[in-house]
Amino acid sequence: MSSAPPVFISAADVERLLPRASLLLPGLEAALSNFSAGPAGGVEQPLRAVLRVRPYRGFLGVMPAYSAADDALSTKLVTFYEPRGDSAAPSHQATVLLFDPRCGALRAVLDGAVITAKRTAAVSAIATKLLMPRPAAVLCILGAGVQARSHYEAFTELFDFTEVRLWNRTEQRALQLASSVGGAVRVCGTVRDAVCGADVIVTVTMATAPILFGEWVKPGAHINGKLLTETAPGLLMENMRPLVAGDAVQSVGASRPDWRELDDALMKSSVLVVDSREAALAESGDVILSGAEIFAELGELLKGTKPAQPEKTTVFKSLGMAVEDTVAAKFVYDAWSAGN
Ligand SMILES: NC(=O)C1=CN([C@@H]2O[C@H](COP(=O)(O)OP(=O)(O)OC[C@H]3O[C@@H](n4cnc5c(N)ncnc54)[C@H](OP(=O)(O)O)[C@@H]3O)[C@@H](O)[C@H]2O)C=CC1
Ligand SMILES: O=C([O-])C1=[NH+]CCC1
Repeated sequence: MSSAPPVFISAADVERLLPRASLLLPGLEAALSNFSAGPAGGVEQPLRAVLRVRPYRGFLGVMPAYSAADDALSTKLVTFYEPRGDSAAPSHQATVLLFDPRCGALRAVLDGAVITAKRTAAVSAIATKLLMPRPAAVLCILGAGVQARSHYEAFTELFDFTEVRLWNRTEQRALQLASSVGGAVRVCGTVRDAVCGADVIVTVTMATAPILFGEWVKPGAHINGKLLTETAPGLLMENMRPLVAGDAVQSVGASRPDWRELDDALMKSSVLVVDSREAALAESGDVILSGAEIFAELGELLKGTKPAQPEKTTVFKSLGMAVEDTVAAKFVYDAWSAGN
């Protein structure tokens, strides 16, 4: 085994070697399944350590994982800071260290920002594929930052939505994102307008209190596009509040135990799928504070040990898993090695 020094793979090179999130789908689907298979799946991934940088309202996450199926060992270091008007730095910054699992030697240091953006969108797409209603016409994205862009790119590549809506706290940023993506996007002035009748809703904000409310869904009902078109308009107006939330909600933000994106009503009335039960019960304010029952891990749906139930209103609560970074870093490193 050589003791060659580690290579550095910059953000630009990661972008070049991993141009589309969809390239990660096979590797991520396998890793999610293996993770949810327990020890037999060969994924070693402790709950991430999150260190608080209290004076600056920031956090440092340490995310190690080993995947036997990929024979890949990595750790990501990710900082995420609550928005502050006086800082031009990105809210999330990350580096992935990739090791040779056979001897522990450091092989590569990779910029982690692009990896984080793309692997997160790819995992949301995997969940959406399983959980969205059929047909699904309207995609709604709440947020206009890095993850909003990567989710827009992945979802419009992978699905056939006829309409994309975007809402952001600062409307100007939503307009900027909409005008830069090259496809038709309708910027909405309120969350209510944006989610009304949407089939898939992606929440990608740094909100710490709920922005999406279950009161916008007919109480006790599983409402989806199919039901809407099959229901007489009069009945619809009579029986439900005027708004219909999407059937498949991808909640990507709110990764602290006291942060929220979704309210209790939505959490409790939906079929709740998470990436990791252990992480959701330790880190997700939406899960912990609502007391909502977790139905399944995404890996269990992929393995078929739990049914996906796309006919119901579903929430996929994504917190981000280290093994996703392992898969993505290995993909990028292998592509780099093949070309160098
Ligand atoms: N599950 C996972 O695997 C991962 C999850 N994440 C999470 O995804 C979320 C988005 O990350 P990213 O796109 O990188 O962040 P950005 O900083 O790029 O974007 C943040 C977005 O959140 C909005 N926002 C900030 N505060 C609030 C608030 N109080 N209410 C409503 N909207 C708000 C911002 O709006 P404005 O323009 O008005 O400031 C902006 O649209 C974060 O919560 C992050 O932690 C990130 C990586 C991985
Ligand atoms: O998985 C990840 O990288 C993160 N999840 C929340 C903040 C960063």
